Order: sequence, then structure tokens, then C-alpha cells
Amino acid sequence: MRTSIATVCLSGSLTEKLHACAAAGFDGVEIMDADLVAAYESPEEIRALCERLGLTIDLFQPFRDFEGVDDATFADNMRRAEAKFDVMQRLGATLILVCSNVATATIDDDEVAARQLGALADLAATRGIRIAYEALAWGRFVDDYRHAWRIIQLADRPNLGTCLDSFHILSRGHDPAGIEQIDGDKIFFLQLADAPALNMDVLSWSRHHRLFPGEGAFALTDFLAHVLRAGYTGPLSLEVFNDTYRQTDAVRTAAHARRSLTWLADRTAAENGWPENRLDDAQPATGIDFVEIAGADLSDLDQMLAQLGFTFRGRHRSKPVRLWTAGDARIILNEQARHEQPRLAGFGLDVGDARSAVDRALALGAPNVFRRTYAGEQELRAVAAPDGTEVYWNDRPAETSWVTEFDGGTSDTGALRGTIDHVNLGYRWQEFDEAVLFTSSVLSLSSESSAQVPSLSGLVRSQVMRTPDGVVRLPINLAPPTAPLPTRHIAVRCDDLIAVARRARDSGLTFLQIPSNYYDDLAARFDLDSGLLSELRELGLFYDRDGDGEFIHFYSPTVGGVFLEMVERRGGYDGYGALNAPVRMAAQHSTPA
Ligand SMILES: O=C(O)c1ccc(O)c(O)c1
Ligand SMILES: [Mg+2]
Repeated sequence: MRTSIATVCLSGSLTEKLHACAAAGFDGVEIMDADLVAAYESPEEIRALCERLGLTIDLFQPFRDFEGVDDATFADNMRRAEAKFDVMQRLGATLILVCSNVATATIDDDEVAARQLGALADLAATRGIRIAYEALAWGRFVDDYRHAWRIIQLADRPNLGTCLDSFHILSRGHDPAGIEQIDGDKIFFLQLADAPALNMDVLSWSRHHRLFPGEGAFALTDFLAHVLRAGYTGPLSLEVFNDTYRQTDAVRTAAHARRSLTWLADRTAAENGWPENRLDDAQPATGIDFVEIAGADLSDLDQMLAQLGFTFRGRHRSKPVRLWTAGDARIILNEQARHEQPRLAGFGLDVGDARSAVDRALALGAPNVFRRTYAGEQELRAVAAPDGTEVYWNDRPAETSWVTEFDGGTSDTGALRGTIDHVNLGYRWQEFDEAVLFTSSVLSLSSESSAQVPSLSGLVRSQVMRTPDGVVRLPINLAPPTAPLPTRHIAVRCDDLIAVARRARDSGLTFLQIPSNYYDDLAARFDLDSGLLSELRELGLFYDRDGDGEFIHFYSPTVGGVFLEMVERRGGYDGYGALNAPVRMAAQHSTPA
């Protein structure tokens, strides 16, 4: 599989973009005309740089508003084309993207479009250049790939083919199965982009909201399978116009982009039973093994965990870390931290085969994390998420795992029997989509609902990533840009939340102050038993209901960048108390840590 990326995806100057593409391991690039025009380097210098970086120039893009025009405009378009062919020869590029006319076309006639594109192809042939004609979703007369293909067939030139772009096809709801009717060797180029499901005009959707494969709502594996079945053998190229990616670090975005193609090729091959481009199988995690909090001073957390009923299990034999457990919920406190303030630094997932999970993660470009391991200790392998959070995989049961390396504490008292229900990961605005892709590709979780939760400093975007059975759930939150460093929290599930809350209160745990108005609203929303309502009010608990399921939960104070949530799911409750989140965030805002 050859991979390519359009320079328009990235921030920076053309040379900065090319360095970033090479560092991320792309084989080639689509050079955006506008990027070259704005560069101080000559086409020859750009060509030499690409050669030095090992990048091929797969496409020169785009040439606009060519076909379906009157004679005078056509003559001028041929002159423009000739000048761009000169530039392409200096660049050493042999494929040009001509997108369907959106502005100057006045003649809605396929014969005319075919004649004009045919003449362009003949001119290009004298320079050894090929033309890839692409139907833009908002083209004046040609806005459907099947229409572009009919015109190409009419023109019938060996160096005139099509460029397929998943965005233009899927945004319009055009059936991609028709791609298999196109001759594979006439698909000159393939551009891939995902996008969120949005109800807006296609031009704005395309120019601002495209995403890398795996981050949006398009069925891209299905799309790619049609293209490959048609016989396409060219590069998989990314063309993602996205406001965030165009203003954030190019090296990081390029690496993230490259991961999306590895993921897409693997998933497409897996779904179709194809052997090429396969990674180790994606393994659904079977549980959250532990969560690790790191900070220079973790004494507040020790106290809080004890108040909640966790048992102190002791210190590690060889590392400055300690373990607290409550049944299957395991929390590690790590004092070896670069940051003073405690933060959620890592978590572990249970899987069937840890080695293969790590191999798959490394193949997806996740950096290895090294942790010193001494003889007799379990070697837990890990990678770093893009924001540095460490992710470990464990395939041993707790009784024989790393848990046995802790001593000096007591055996679990059973005062609190829990499991980790979910880990809520806050990200900054520029990290959100990258985090979604990392979680879906490297951690093999799928996206569930997404929501917008009002907070005092703006809307918080939230996307839940989970295993289908709900055993592992990672809600990803995008904090508003003005919010302080995003906080993260660990939600621990238990079966007797009211008793846990009473005991925690009696042991001196400070609860979030919930406004009385919240309980008046609960009474209005649900026909609650008055005994339960006054218990919720007395203890400061949150409540929610879905179908015949119920959810009761409360929050600890925030320590640095983390806090704990205790939850009880009754019946088949499957959510996260989303309606309570605005009240919780307002309460946290007025109760500074
Ligand atoms: O938005 C555009 O103009 C544009 C240009 C070139 C493309 O390949 C494309 O898909 C869109
Ligand atoms: Mg395109």
C-alpha cells in the first residue's frame, strides 16, 4: 500500500509540510497549487527536497473551472493549463487534478465537456502528463462521480481518467457500489476523507469539517473495498480540509494522519478477508485492569481513597508506586512524577494476548513506553497516547499479575467492592479528534453517542468510546478552550452506592455541594419515591433513569487534575448521567480544589 497526503491538510510552509509528511512515513504527497505559489523555493528546489526526503509528488492539485465553458473562456483555460504544465514539468509531477467546474461553466452538455477535456488531455500528452478529473459535490453541472466517468468515457483519451474522493461521493449519499463499474486503470487517483454527520451545505462541510478516516461517520472501509475491487492500484491519499489540523503542529498531525491510513487499510482487509495490509487482530478489551495517577504529593488521594472504602495494598517492591484496591477496581498512585499536581497518567486494559495488542499498537505508530522491570516482575508493555497518557495491556488474571508485586498493606478488606466503570479523559480542543482515532484504532474501541454538555465556560463536547459489551468505556471530553487544564476522572461502580456514600460522609469525605434546585428539578422530571428523593438530597447524590434502568452517582473533590466518581447502575441503565453533568460542572466550578 502506497500512502500519500495532500499538503493542504497541514499547517506551515510547503517545506515544513514536506518534512512533516516524510517524518510520518508517507510515500508521497499531493502538492496544492496554492502552497507552491506561496513558497519562496522554486519548483526545482521543491522537487529536489522531495527527492531528498523520499517523497514522490503523486498529484499536483487542483486545476479549477476548466470545462463546460464558452470558446473565449476555453482558449484562456488552455493558456492557464499550459502554464501549469510548465510548472509541473519543473516539479517533476505527471498527474494533475482537474476538478469539475464550480464557477465558470455555462454549457450543460457532456459532449462539450468531453471535447474540452479531450483537448486538454491532448495538450497534456505532449508533456507526458495525465489528467485526473474529479466531480466536486458542489460542481455546477457535474457533481456526481458517475457523471464525471461518463464524460471521461466520451472523451476517450488514454491520459484522461478520474480522481475519486470519498467526501464528494459519501456526503451526497451517492452509492459507492457504482465505483466497481469503472475500469480500475482509469481511476488515476484516490482521495480519502472522513467527516462527521452534519446537516449543512456540502461546500462548508468539505472545507472545514473533513476528518481523517476513523474519526467521522462515513463508511470508509466499505468505500475503499469498492475502489480496490474495481482494480485501483494507486496510492491511498488523504485530502482532509480541517480548520484544527491546519492550525496545529504539522509533525503531530502528519503522524496522526498516517495512523488513519494504516487503520483503514487493516480494517478494510479484515472485513473482506484480504491478507494484505493486515495487522495483528484488533482485540476487544475485557476489562480495565488499573488506572494510574501520578503527582509529587498524593496524600490527599490516599485519604480520599480510604474514605471511599478502598484498601491500601502496599508499595511496589522496586518502584515508588502504591496500590489501592476495591474489589476489581485498582488504582495506582505514582510519586515519580514530573508534575506537582496529580493527574491521570495511564491506565491498563485486560486483553487475551497482550503481546499482540502491543504489536498492533506499534504498527499503528504508537510510541513504545519503557518501564524498568526487575527479575520476577511482570513485564507490562505499554504505548503512549498522543498526549502522553500511558496505556498498558495485561493478559494475566489479577491473582498472578503485577498486583502480587505490592506488599506492606493489607489484603482487600471488602469494604468497597467495585470495578472501574469508566475513565473519563479530558482533552484540549486540538487533541480531540486525534484522541478519538487513537482510541478506535490502537485501543479497538468503537464510538457510541456523542453529546454537547453545557458548562459555565462553554459547551463540552463528549464522545463515548467503548467495547460493544460496555465492559470498557472511555468517554472523551473536549473542554472549552478557556477552561483550565482538562480534568479527568475515574468512575468506580458498586452495588450499594447509598451505603458507600454514607460511610464516605461519616469518614469525613467532602462531597460536592449540589444546589437544592437540582432536587426540585429531579422531582419534576421523575415521579420519584419521596424516600429516595430525600435520601438523594440528604447525601448530595445525582440520579438518572433510562428505560427501566436507574443510575445513582456522586463525585469526590478534585485533586489537581483528577477526581473520582462513584456510580451504581440499576437495571439496564447504559448511560453516564449526561443531564447531571452541567450541574456537576457548575458545582465543581464553585468549589475550587
Ligand atoms: O474544495 C475544493 O476546492 C477542492 C479542491 C480539490 C479537491 O480535490 C477537493 O476535493 C475539493
Ligand atoms: Mg478531492
